[in-house]
Amino acid sequence: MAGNATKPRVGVLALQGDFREHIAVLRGFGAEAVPVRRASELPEIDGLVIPGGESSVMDKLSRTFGLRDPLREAIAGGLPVYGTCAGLIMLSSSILDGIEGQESLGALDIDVRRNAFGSQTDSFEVALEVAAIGDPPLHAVFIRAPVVERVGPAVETLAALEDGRVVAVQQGNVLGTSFHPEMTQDHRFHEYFLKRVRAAR
Ligand SMILES: NC(=O)CC[C@H](N)C(=O)O
Repeated sequence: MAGNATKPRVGVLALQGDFREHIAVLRGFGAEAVPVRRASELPEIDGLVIPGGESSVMDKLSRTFGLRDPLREAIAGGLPVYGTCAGLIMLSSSILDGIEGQESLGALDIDVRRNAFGSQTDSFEVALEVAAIGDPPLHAVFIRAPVVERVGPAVETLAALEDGRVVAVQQGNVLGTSFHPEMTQDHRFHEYFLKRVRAAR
């Protein structure tokens, strides 16, 4: 256990992207939320959020900062992780339409297509049914979002758009969403993640 008995300590990967918004949401639920930029900080956290941003830049920075392999090891060791948008791409096992040489962490057995809605549909919002979260439907904001094009046998689909495209998944303690709950007032996905963090401690 890294945090104290009542407050889980949750890191937010702070190499790039909207990590500040995630920190604010997690603090709102009473977690101790801290930015993570170094491998030495990983043993000190009970869970990790990988934010939205630009996955190719995040990937490069994670390698430059010597974080890529320690991140893979921490997740393989059971660290609960939640990735939103670029964070979902980071967690995937295979990236479609990645930039030359772009790598991922392989924590979710899924193939993800970057910028899957094309330049015509840069961003949109929908009310999304998520059984794991319950009623009412979740207000989901998509920004240059990826979709999950292959879901491995150990991966549970948590949400799909009306046309069937998968936008939220879970594999054990690893969660990923194509959309950005930290940009709305509906933070039930963070709450769901924090429950897993508390259960894993
Ligand atoms: N909002 C986002 O995180 C966008 C993700 C971005 N299109 C990427 O490829 O990483």
